[in-house]
Amino acid sequence: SHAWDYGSNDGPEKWAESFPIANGPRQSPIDIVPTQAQNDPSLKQLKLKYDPATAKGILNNGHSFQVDFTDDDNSSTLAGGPITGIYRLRQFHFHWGSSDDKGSEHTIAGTKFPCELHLVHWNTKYPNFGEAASKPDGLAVVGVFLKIGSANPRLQKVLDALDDIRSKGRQTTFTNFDPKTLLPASLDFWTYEGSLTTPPLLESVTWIVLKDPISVSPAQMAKFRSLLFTSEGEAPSCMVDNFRPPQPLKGRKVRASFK
Ligand SMILES: CN[C@@H]1CN(c2cccc(OC)c2)S(=O)(=O)c2sc(S(N)(=O)=O)cc21
Ligand SMILES: [Zn+2]
Repeated sequence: SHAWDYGSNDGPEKWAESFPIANGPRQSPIDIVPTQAQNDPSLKQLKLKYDPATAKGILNNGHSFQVDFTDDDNSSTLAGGPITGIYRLRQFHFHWGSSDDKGSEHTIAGTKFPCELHLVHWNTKYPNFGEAASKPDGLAVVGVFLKIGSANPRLQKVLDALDDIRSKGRQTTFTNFDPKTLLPASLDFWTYEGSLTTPPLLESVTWIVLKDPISVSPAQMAKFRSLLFTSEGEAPSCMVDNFRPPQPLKGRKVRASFK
């Protein structure tokens, strides 16, 4: 099977062996260079409508942890911004480092953040997530940087659930949570056409990366790093550095929603 990880043997430098699209024309993440982004006044405002009741569970999938949402109706959706139509929220997850000087997938003019949040949405013009994930306009992921500062109370409910999903395959119920509370005050964003940042690396993602970060404290970062890549009974391996490095732009334009 296509086992992959972030280690030295099956890590990002090796993914192309099982997933040749790793060297494709629209891979993610990328380094965003603000001075080279083009302001596009035609970009609409982002419209995020999330119903806390759609939060379902929280799972350690062995690469990150994700909070899953019921996506059988349009209760939690994304519209506007660079996308046309309505995309449904499927899950959110994070990428982080072993220390505060790295961890994000996107970088801003080479600057790495300690953590990055991804909210994954799929285009309702397709019948389901799996179908959408293979289409060039199938997915839209909102990326939010986390910056070291004061403790972020909005993160606490998620972090408190991590004790129950320490090892790979563990999951627990996670309800009544509004992911909108994890967003910064400003919804200014950069956008470009890219891919999943993990295998299968499908080139189906419209990326919407928010300019402003939210805060996270060092103690809260330690909670992320308390998770394990490994299942119970295996030699424990700390879940850290689960980020793919920036990929070649290959002529793509990054647009900005702001001046
Ligand atoms: C492990 N990969 C994550 C889970 N997913 C997944 C699982 C199975 C199949 C599949 O493609 C058909 C995708 S996902 O689509 O929810 C995403 S999006 C994403 S990121 N970092 O680009 O935002 C990582 C993952
Ligand atoms: Zn991600």
